Amino acid sequence: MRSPIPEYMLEVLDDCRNTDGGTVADYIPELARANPERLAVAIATPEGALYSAGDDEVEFSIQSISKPFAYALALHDNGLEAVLAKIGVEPSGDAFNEISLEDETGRPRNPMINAGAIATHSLIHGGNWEERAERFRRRVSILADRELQFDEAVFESEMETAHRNLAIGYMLRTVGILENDPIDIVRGYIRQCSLTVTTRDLATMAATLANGGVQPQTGRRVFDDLTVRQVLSVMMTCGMYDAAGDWVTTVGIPAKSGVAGGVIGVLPGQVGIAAFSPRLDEHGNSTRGVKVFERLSTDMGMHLMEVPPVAQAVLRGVSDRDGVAVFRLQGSIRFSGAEALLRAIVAHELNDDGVVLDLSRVSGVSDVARRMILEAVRRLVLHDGKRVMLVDPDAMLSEPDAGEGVRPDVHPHLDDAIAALRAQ
Ligand SMILES: NC(=O)CC[C@H](N)C(=O)O
Repeated sequence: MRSPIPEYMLEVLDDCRNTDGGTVADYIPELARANPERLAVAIATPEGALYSAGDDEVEFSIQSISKPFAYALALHDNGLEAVLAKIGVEPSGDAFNEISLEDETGRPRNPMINAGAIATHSLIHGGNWEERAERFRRRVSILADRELQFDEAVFESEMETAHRNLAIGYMLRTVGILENDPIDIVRGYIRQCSLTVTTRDLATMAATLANGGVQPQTGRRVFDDLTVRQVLSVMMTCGMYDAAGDWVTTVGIPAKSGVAGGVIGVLPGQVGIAAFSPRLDEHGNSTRGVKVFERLSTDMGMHLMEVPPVAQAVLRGVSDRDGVAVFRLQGSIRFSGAEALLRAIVAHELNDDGVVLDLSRVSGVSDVARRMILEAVRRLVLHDGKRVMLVDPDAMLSEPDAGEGVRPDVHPHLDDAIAALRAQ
């Protein structure tokens, strides 16, 4: 069978090609030369699959899409507290190149606007602009699983017209957010923005964020969970600048755009998506890129605020097997799933003195769910005098210790657990 996904993606591109409006960025002379008709989309999964269509191998500069990755690297290099001391996390509602700082703290409002991104760049470890940019290039190349290069022409070109970013740099130096030469830091930031990527690279990088910081194809951990959570949070609230509210309501996933026409989106746990089309709207976001995302979000039900009820799906069934109450669970158990289990146990007439919790179809148990399940075991044993066994072939509740000496036996199969209970 041929996968229908590539055809679907071509269809999405064809639909979005008619969206007119917008112009290529021209404040960086080299970007003004881009072909405005280029259009591409790519989708990458945490399992390592990658689908793409259109001009998916055309290279362009990453521009502001570098910001979330530079922020991740700054967090990695300095820790959250040190980064928060210099850069806020409040959406500004301002344009990306606004010359502004928070009133009370004097920090740039967030790492997605230029002021915050220039401060972020200064926090990447390295002795000068070249070393910081190189450290960034190497790290992002691991995410893309390919050696990425800087576009020298784009870099030189932006440096020639960098007056506004230099103004931002000097402002940050005046208030002490930058501690070193602002020209050196702005130069490094602009070099970071000139890194060359394809739409496929961007989807792969986005998939690493969707996968909690582990590169899907190589299995290599690049950023830790909390770093990724922080990055995705600021992408969600600030990634699309002054269009952030519009984006969150219509598309509903963390995203970041760049003035060369790229856009990435991350649906945590599910996919990384990238689109590319150089024409920009008044916010500096790709006009057709935004359309592609709107279409994908609707078709694929990607909006993060649209989540199917998870609790019912976790409890597969409750039954009585020859005097043993069996609670069968499945899927990924988090708070609501564990709560559904507790409620089922409470409601069940536990006449039998044997209870089995069957986790053989469970794929994951969050911390809070683990604590809730073990507390149920403890109460069943100590308060209600029941004998409890677990069926947990994949050790989802590895080394279950319910406290006060209660350690339920674990069996690989339901039949074994029932037989063991009856033998007692
Ligand atoms: N929105 C963007 O992509 C802006 C990046 C660009 N290098 C700038 O600083 O102006």
